[in-house]
Amino acid sequence: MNLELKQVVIGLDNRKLFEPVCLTVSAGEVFSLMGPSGCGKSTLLSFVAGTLGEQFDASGDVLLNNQSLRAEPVENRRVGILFQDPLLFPHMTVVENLMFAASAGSLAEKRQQTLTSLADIGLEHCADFYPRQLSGGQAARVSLMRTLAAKPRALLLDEPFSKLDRETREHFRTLVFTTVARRNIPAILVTHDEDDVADRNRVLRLNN
Ligand SMILES: Nc1ncnc2c1ncn2[C@@H]1O[C@H](COP(=O)(O)OP(=O)(O)OP(=O)(O)O)[C@@H](O)[C@H]1O
Repeated sequence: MNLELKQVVIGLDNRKLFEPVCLTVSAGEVFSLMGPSGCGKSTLLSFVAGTLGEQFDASGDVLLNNQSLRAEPVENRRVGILFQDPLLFPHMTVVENLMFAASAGSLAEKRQQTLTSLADIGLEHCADFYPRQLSGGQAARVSLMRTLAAKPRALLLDEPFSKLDRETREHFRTLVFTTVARRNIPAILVTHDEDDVADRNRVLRLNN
């Protein structure tokens, strides 16, 4: 599974946000996207996810495994997104949040899968917690699991580490990188932090 952006140009109010973007992200790779505030990084992710607002003009194509997603509605794309703030339903427990996101299977199967994925990230003791009872790092990990429960074919990461303290950020970054490699899906990471890039992954710097 690879993710390809072909000659993507996004315009707003008759101006291009960035020069045409062409890139291919391989299965298991985290490709970073950097650039000054407002240059269009999050907008580019929305284009890939299929959630670009109508105020934007877009041309170019997104392909997943060589198949164009342009005509696919958001629910068919199976592209997962992780944001700065964990997106969890506040009135559901951790296990309920994860089961809600699970793509298929009986209730018992979903519960078992969920408990296994929580054990994988050392959070089985949080299964019955509500999101407000989680630390920032725990909520980030649950949010990642929630995104993955839908079995996405690609992952978009919009500054998911930026609100975490240094130590938590390092642990979570490692978890994200190893998870992407293990699931063998392509991922694009928007970040302002050079530490997220180091020399471990390729990076595109957008300018405006
Ligand atoms: N909903 C919106 N309506 C109108 N303009 C928008 C909207 N969202 C973003 N923009 C504009 O689109 C441009 C790109 O914004 P975007 O959020 O993609 O930048 P970014 O590179 O992700 O910024 P940051 O690093 O600060 O998150 C900016 O000029 C912004 O003002």
